[in-house]
Amino acid sequence: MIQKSRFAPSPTGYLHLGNARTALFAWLAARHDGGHFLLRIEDTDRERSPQQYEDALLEDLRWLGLDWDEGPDCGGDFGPYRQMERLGIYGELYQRLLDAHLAYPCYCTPEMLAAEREAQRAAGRAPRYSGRCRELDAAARAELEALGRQPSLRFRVASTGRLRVDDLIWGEREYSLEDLGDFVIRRSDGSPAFFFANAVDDALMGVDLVLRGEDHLSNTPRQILILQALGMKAPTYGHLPLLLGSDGQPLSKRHGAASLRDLRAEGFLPEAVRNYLARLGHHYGEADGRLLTDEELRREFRLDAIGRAPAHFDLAQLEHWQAQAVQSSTTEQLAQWLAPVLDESLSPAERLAFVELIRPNIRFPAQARDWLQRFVRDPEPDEEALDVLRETPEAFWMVAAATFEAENGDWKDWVTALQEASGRRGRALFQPLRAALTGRLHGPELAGWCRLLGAERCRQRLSQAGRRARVAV
Ligand SMILES: Nc1ncnc2c1ncn2[C@@H]1O[C@H](COP(=O)(O)OP(=O)(O)OP(=O)(O)O)[C@@H](O)[C@H]1O
Repeated sequence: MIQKSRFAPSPTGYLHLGNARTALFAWLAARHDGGHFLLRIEDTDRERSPQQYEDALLEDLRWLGLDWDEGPDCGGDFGPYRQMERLGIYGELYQRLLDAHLAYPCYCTPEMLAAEREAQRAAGRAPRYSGRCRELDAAARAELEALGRQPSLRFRVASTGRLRVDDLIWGEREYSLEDLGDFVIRRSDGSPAFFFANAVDDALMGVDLVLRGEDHLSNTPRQILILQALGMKAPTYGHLPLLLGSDGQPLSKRHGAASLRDLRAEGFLPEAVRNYLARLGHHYGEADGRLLTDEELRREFRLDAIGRAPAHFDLAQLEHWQAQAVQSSTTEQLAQWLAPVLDESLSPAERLAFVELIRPNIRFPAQARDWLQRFVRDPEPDEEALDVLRETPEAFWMVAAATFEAENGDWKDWVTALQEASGRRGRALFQPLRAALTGRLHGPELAGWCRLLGAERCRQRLSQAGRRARVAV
């Protein structure tokens, strides 16, 4: 049973689908078991963490349908939930490690470290910290500080031994401690390093499941060593395969991956995005083929159904779920989603009827806008429709107008009468009508379109088609 899982993003850009998938899985895992979900902001990269990104992050997660029991906006028993507000907590822990000789100040400059790594690489060895500052005595430290060197703090890793790490997705892995080398837990500017703040915060906040991207897999042994040194309980870790873009590279904020808010601006529905993401590397078994409700996504989510293969972003799949989401929305939900593009000229009742009418023909608001324009104004026929209109003789339009009047614009009666009078049926009958009434050859159901359009506008469009035929002759 999962008690608490979390999402811990850095507010360094807008959330992309990779981040969102990781957040969603962590949320589904918690909610599947009725557990808590927390949101922690890892803002230790001060220069890249303006407030605007934190605000956007919360808004985007909410839009996706996630909620949290603890977080920077709602507080909680284990706060604060922004890491830069937790420096006092980290300070005490650093001191404990220093007192226990499990950490030491390191005065090496970035240039010295780079040269060290280069030499190791040239000698065919894996780069790791040489341990130069490991055994400095007080006098040596004072000398370096007198030179103005600001030390970082390094965690002391035993030079022999092995560490076994169990991962929910990757199984058990073993690491040689010697290969890890001593690593930085506080940067020379005083800010906490990711390894440290991330690990201790999970433990202090009572997180028992950490689901995160595979990019953090190699961080886990270091984080477990820190927790062991502090006598803290390590959570269960699971590293999700990364979501890759069309270039085969992992989506990343730094590389400007399409953001959740871009998709939202295009009109993607959160249900569609949720259904798409929830299936990236996770199987829902028999229910895989249909759009699942929020409740079903949670109920059917299984940690052991997460695969190891990297997932590739596939727009066609996302659009497939979008179409499904549009089909299963209620009329009111659709009307609300389309509100920004629906014209003021439609009454509230017409709006509902109109969205129902165009539902099978739209996946995005831009398509609804196009149908609305074809509805409220005389539609400009597209190429295909124009061809059909050019090929249809004026006589047909005269009969169409006459039968329309005779049958009082009643769709069924009109079509029957027109069939008889013109000798046309099927496509030969409906294509010109569709072209005249909508300006396209494919689209919403014509009977409903005509009913909503009203007799007067139908009449105008038929006579406009007749005029066009006359000019074409
Ligand atoms: N392409 C991806 N696919 C799946 N998960 C990802 C991907 N990129 C990042 N994540 C995960 O999203 C979570 C939040 O990560 P973070 O905020 O550091 O984002 P990021 O995209 O890696 O940002 P940056 O580009 O600034 O490093 C982490 O668990 C991380 O592993």
